[in-house]
Amino acid sequence: MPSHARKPFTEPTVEPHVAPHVEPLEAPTDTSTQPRAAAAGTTGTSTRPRQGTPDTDSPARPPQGTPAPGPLERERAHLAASRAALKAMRHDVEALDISDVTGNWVNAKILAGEIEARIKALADLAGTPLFFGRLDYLHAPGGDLAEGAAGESFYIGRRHVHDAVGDPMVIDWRAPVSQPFYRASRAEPMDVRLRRRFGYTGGELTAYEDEHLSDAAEADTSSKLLQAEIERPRVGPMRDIVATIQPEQDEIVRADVSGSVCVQGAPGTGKTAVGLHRVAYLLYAHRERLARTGTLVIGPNASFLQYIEQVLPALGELHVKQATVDDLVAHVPIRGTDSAQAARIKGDARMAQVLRRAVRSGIRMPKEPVVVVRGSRRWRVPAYELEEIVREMADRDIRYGAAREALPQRIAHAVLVRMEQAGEAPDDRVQDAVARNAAVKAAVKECWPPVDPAKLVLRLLSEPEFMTSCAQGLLSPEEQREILWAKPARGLASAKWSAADAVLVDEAQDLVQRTGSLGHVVLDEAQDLSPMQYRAVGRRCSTGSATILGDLAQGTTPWATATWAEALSHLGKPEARIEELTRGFRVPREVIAYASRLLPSIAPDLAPATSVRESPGALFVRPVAAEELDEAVVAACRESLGNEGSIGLIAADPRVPELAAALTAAGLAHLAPGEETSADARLTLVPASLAKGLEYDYVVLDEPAAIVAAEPDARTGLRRLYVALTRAVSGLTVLHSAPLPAELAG
Ligand SMILES: Nc1ncnc2c1ncn2[C@@H]1O[C@H](COP(=O)(O)OP(=O)(O)OP(=O)(O)O)[C@@H](O)[C@H]1O
Repeated sequence: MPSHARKPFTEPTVEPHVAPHVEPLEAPTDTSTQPRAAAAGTTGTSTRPRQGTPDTDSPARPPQGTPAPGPLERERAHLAASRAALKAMRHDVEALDISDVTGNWVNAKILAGEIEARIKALADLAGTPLFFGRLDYLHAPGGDLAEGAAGESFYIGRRHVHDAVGDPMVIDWRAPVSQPFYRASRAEPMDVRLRRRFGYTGGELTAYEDEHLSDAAEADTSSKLLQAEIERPRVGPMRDIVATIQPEQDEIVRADVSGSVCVQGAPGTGKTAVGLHRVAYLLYAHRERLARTGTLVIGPNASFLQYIEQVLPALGELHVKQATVDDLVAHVPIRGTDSAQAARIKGDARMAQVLRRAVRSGIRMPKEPVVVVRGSRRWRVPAYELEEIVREMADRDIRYGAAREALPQRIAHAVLVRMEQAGEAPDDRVQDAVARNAAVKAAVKECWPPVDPAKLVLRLLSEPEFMTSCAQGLLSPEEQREILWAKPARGLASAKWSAADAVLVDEAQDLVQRTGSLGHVVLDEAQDLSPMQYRAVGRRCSTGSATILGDLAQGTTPWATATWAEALSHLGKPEARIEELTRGFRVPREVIAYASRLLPSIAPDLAPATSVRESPGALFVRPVAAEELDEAVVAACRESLGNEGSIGLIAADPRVPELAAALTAAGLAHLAPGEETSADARLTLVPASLAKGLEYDYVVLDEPAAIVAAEPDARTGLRRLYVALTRAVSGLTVLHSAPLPAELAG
C-alpha cells in the first residue's frame, strides 16, 4: 500500500499523454428526463443522441439565437443550485438558536460541538465537486415498475444535499439509489436509462459522458473520463476514488456488515482504497450501531497511516480510529529486538497455548477448609467442596479474571446453603458480606491468585523452569531456549520488551480479561502479520466483522501468511469470504508484466495482475559496468527528475549510504521515506526494506541482485524485489551491474 511518500508538492495535473479535457461521448443535446430539482417542469423523452460538438474546456454554448441553454449549461446550473442549497443548509445550522433547548452548561457545550461538526461537514470544499455522476432511472426506484411509471433522476456525490423543501439535489454515493452508478451494465442495466459521468477542470464542470444502458442499439464505449481519472498522477496524500469505484471493488465496498471479507489483491489493485471506502459505506449504512461500537483501520506503520488519513475525512467520516498492530498492543515499552527465529516462535499460534497454561499455572486446589465467622457462629466449607468449586471454574471456558471475581460468590453461596440448613434466612446482602469476608478472600488468593499479564510474560521469558512447565509438549527445548531472554529481566521497568513480546502480553491480558470488540476492523497489509498478531486483531473484532486486505506475494516477514484460510482461522473469522482483485490501477502494463515474472517463484498460486492503465508505462532495464553503477543511478535520477511528479530511488539497504553520498556529491537533494516532498525536493532515497506501501511517479531501481541478497532467503528476497518493482505509477528504470535474478531475466 502506498505511504505518504507522495506528499503534495504541486497541484495534481494531467500528464501530457492524457487528454487534458475529456470530451463527451454523446451529443450535448440533452433529451433525457430532467432531474427534478434541476429542471423542474422540463420533460423529455429518451431518444438516441446525435453526434454533436464536443464539450471541452470551453463549455458547450447554445448556438446563436437559440435561447434554450445546452445540457452542459443546465448541469452547471444544477451545480450552482446545489452549492447554493448546501450553503443554505449550512446557514440553517449556523442560525440554530440553542439557548432555549439547553438546560445546562454541559448540554450546551455538547450541542455546540455537534453543531460545529455539522457546519464543518457541510463546508463546500473548493476543488471537490459536489457531484460526479447522474443516474436517470426508467422508473421511480421502489415505485411501481409498470411501464409508464415516471422515471427519476439523481445526481450522485459525496454527500446528500437537499433544497429548501427537502427535495434531493445530490444523493450520497453510498445510498442504495446510487449503487447502479457503480454496478449497472448493458447486460444488467438495473432500470437505469442513462448514466452520466461529469468531468471537472479545476473545480469547473467542463464535460460529461453518457451511457444509455437500456438502449441495446448503443455501442459499447470505454469511458474517457473514467480513464482520465484512473490515469491522473497520484500526487500527494491518498485521495478517494468515489467517482470511479469499479464494479468488482464496489461488491467489496458494499458487502454486508455482518460478514467478514478477505481481499487478496495484486499491487495497486486498490485494496487500501476499497478498505477505506468500505468503512465509509458501513458508517453510512449502520451509522448508529457503528458509532456505538466503533471502527478501526489498522495499517503497517505510522507513515502509511499518515498517507491515508485524509481519505475518510474527505468522504465525510471524521471519527474512524487508525492504528498499527504495535499501537494496539502497546502495554509495555518496546526497547528490545528479537532474532528472526525468536520472533517467529513468539508469533506462532502455539504461544497462545503456552500463555494459557502460564496464566492458569497459579491455580491450586484448596487444602484447608474456609471458616467464616459471623457473630457467634462459625460456618465451615470443607476443602473437598472448595475443590469442586475451583475445578468447575477451571473447566468452564471463562476468562481467568472473571472466574476470580465469581469465586468469592460461589464460596459464599456454599456458606449460605449451610446457614439455610441451620434454619437461618440469609438474603443477598448476607451473601455479599460473606463474599467479602477475609477468610473467603484469603482462600481465593490462595487457590486463584491474581495475574498481572506483563509480570507473567516477564516471568515466562526469564525463568527457564517456568518456561518448561508451560511449554512442555508445545515448544521443543531448542525453541524454548531461543525465546528465553539472554539476560533475565529484574523487573518490569528494566525489561527489554520486543514488539513480539508486547503481543504476548496482549494475549495474556485477554486471557485474564476479555478485550472489548469494535463493530468493524479493516486490516491492511495483513500478509505480514504473525498468527499471534492476527489473534490480537481478532480480539478487537470478536463480536464485529473485519475486512482483511493483503497480497500473499508481498509477504516479507519470516512468518508471512501462507494461505488466507490459515490467517482467517487465527483471526477468528474462518467463515470470511475470500475475494481476489487482479485489475491494477497503479502500475502500468509493461511494468507489471515485468514484475510478474517473479510470481511463479514467490506465489505460484496467484494470478498475475492485469493493468487497466492505458499508458503502457516507460520501462528501461540498463546493464552497466560495476564501477559505473553509482554514476548511472545518479544520471537516471536526474533524467527522471525531468518529468513531473515524485521520484523514488529504491536500493538494497546496504547500498543506501553509498548512493546517498553519490547523490549528494552530484548535488541532488534527496529525502528519506516519510519526509515530505516539495517542489524542490522530489527525490526520495528508499531502502528496499521500507518500499512497501510507497507509490512514486517514477522509480529508479538499483541493483536487483543486491535487493534479493539482502534478505535471509531467496524467496523473501524475490518478494522484496517484487514490492520494489511495483511502486511506479508512470515509469521504472532498472540499473544493474550484477546479473539480474534468473526469474527476472525471463
Ligand atoms: N477505481 C479506481 N479508480 C481510480 N484510482 C484507483 C481505483 N482503484 C485504485 N486506484 C488507485 O490505484 C492506486 C493503488 O491503490 P491502492 O494503494 O489502494 O492499492 P493496493 O492494492 O493497496 O496496493 P499495494 O498492494 O501495492 O499496496 C492508488 O493510487 C489508488 O487511488
